[in-house]
Amino acid sequence: MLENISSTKVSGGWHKQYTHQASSTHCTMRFAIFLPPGASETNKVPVMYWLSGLTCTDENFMQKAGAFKKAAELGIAIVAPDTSPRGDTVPDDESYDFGQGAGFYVNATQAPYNVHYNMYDYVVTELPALIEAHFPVTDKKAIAGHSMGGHGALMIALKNPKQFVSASAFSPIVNPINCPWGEKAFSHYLGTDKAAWRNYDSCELMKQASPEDYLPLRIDQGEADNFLVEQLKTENLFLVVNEKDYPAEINMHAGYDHSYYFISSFIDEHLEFHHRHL
Ligand SMILES: CC(=O)Oc1ccc2c(C)cc(=O)oc2c1
Repeated sequence: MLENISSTKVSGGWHKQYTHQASSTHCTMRFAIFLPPGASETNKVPVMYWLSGLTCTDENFMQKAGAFKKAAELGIAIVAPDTSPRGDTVPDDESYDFGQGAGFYVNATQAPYNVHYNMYDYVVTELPALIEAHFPVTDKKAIAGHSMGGHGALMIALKNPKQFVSASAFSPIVNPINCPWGEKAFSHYLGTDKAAWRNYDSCELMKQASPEDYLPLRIDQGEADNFLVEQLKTENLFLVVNEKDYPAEINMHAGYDHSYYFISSFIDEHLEFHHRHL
């Protein structure tokens, strides 16, 4: 059962927030949706799913990205889920890069995380089914995200190339099995067997992709991003893209950092990229 908790008119459309009891994460989840002007049962619109990064909720992108005007113009709905299960019964951690706010979009296999931390199933299956049942949207979907959410968007698109028409990412963690954020989260959520980690790693998934499963990707990365070298490792994906001749555009930007100032500078281009495929 969906509970509407806010409705705000913006750019001629509507920004709304909802909570619902999720069966994949066994807790109350919150998401936000932007519906462009004119979206109705007789004029259904495609959806861009947005996955946010560490510490974020459904609110960061909606409040800071400045995406509504372009999404309204192009007739694209945007759905932004939370970044993890939440609540008093959900295991947490004091650090910013693990636990609540840091679900890494995987299905955890390790206790105590495996009850609630099933963000992969939530984003790939449960949320789209809910959105398509309750809102005036088509089943055409693109997926995008930032940092941990960029990892989520690329990884989910590479694993589900028929479900999404295109994927894009700002400052994504492209090779989580080889960076401190990913190693920490994956060892707790997935255990010590690194074979399980590879199933959620964009570089590894792209290496295994067949040309018939290729989908258009766009990545934007700031060169002044403090996390680029140690955590994001864009270069590792660039090597696989070239090796596989994968249709991925990787744009490096002098001077930009890891923040929403960067995202807001290029979000219109990402929406136009998805619009060409939706
Ligand atoms: C709103 C905002 O600034 O979000 C934000 C800040 C930092 C990070 C980092 C360091 C990693 C990440 O995955 O997401 C993220 C999001």
